[in-house]
Amino acid sequence: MDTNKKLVAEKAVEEIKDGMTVGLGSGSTVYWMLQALGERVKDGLEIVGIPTSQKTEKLAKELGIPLADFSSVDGIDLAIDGADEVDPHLNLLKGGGGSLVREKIVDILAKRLIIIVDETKVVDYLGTFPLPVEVVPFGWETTSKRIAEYGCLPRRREQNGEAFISDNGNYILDCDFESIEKPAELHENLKMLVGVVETGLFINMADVVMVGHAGMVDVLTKA
Ligand SMILES: O=C[C@H](O)[C@H](O)[C@H](O)COP(=O)(O)O
Repeated sequence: MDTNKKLVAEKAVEEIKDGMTVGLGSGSTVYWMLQALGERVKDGLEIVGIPTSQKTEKLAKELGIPLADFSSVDGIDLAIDGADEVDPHLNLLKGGGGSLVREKIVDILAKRLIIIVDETKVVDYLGTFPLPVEVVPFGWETTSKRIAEYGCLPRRREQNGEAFISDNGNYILDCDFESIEKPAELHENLKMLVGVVETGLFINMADVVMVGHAGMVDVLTKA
């Protein structure tokens, strides 16, 4: 399975050119993207990266990928990120690793967003993968009940028997909807709830989705 992740990651890195400011996504597919980008940087490619998580920041530094101070960049030329699910309209469900807020802040600024996935992530409807929603810890039980009114079963994410804490110091609620028929509407409704920081629904953001399968890469673009 990692063969397809590596393949698609390497294909996406071909899109990075000298002088670019590049949004660096998060996750196990992005891990391979960083490895390939690290090699190109060693060979002389001149770029700066904006990481979307502490994990990505750490790995990028280890690989010698120069990072920019986010507050000092004018814009992002290209972002490359993973996803947990992709629908036929290229809407995304993200946040399986808990990095959805920083990812959305960086990805939305990018002039071009390329998503890299293997074929297991391509679905007809989002929602089989529980939707991650980042919430403020204060009053999270109340926020969770209000989210549940939209037809899901939210569970607070745990790690090693404790609440998982995002890079922003918040909780993640994994919300089991089974199938999300109107992702844009659901995202807007959830965002209206006080206590909700962000949802893992990335609507109309991806320009290109590269899908690795059976040793090949399919390139899906917005219709
Ligand atoms: O929070 C994590 C991110 O949204 C990841 O990009 C997403 O979970 C996909 O990760 P992976 O490539 O490991 O499946």
